[in-house]
Amino acid sequence: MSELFWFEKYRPRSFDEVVDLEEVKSRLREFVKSGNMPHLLFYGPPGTGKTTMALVLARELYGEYWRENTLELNASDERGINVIRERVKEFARTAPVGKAPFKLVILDEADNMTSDAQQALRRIMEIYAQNTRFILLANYISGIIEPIQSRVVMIRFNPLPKEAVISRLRYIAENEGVKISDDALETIYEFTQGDMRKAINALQIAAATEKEITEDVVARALGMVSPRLLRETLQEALKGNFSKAMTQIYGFVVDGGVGELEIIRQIHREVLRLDVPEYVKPELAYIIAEAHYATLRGARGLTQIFGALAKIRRLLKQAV
Ligand SMILES: Nc1ncnc2c1ncn2[C@@H]1O[C@H](COP(=O)(O)OP(=O)(O)OP(=O)(O)O)[C@@H](O)[C@H]1O
Repeated sequence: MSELFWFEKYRPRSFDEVVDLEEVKSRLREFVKSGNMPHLLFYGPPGTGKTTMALVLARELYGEYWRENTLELNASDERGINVIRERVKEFARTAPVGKAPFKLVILDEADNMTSDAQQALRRIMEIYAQNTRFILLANYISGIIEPIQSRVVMIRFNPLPKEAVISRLRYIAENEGVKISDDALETIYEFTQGDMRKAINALQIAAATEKEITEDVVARALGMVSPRLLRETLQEALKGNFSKAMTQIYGFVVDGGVGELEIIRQIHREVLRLDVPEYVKPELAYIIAEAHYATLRGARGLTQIFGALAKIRRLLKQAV
């Protein structure tokens, strides 16, 4: 069932399959080599390889017995810390199978636990430290209480770099018999910003509509304007061809079904890439932030976009 989703089908099963994360890999390889490790905390934004690395570590530690030796729990399970305690107790009762001297508990969303639950978790970690090691997964380190932070080795995960995401997407596309252009790959990266789960999902969604994926196919599948078209429109507006730019933007929203907030987000990205003096960039960002905020608060998005473009043009004319 889970294989329906490409991000599951292509979840790496060994260190070699994991792209980027060289430093993390080498630290974890050391643990495997020495046959021992501390409790770990993997933290960072979604889709950056935390769960994947925990599962790869389990496979590398235990080989074919990794399932028997690994307990996966979700901390946001509403049944709470008592269920976690019971399940860890039951799991830790039996000796590990295979060569590693401990079993592995992977606890997802640890930062969603209350402080009291985390205090209890800390005690559970201590009680069973003899034959278990915990890997806690979290998005925000600030959500983890200090007494836990000081008892684990913390490993930070960052949004994955463009080359890494694109090379993985290329590999998956090739395997699935899908043709994808370089522009389309760039667009997926722009849209997903280093979240590999989102990127693979975007590829799968685009591939469901066409077997040859271009930038336009991706943009349509993701509910965004093709970055190329948006750049052209922006240039028209900056040249003063306002009615043309407005008609195009109107078309993106009304015919293309792209949300106004998404268009503002894209304009933001493009505007900051313009070849303009550095000192005007904060002002540009401010103009767009205002339009974004007003739209969020219920003002008409199109009006906000047109107004922002007019202000940007005026500002740039003064600056040059
Ligand atoms: N470094 C990587 N190399 C190859 N694939 C990766 C990598 N990181 C993530 N992926 C892919 O992205 C998917 C999501 O990654 P993963 O589940 O590890 O994210 P996560 O950091 O645990 O996210 P969350 O915080 O949402 O739980 C994986 O199934 C895998 O296909």
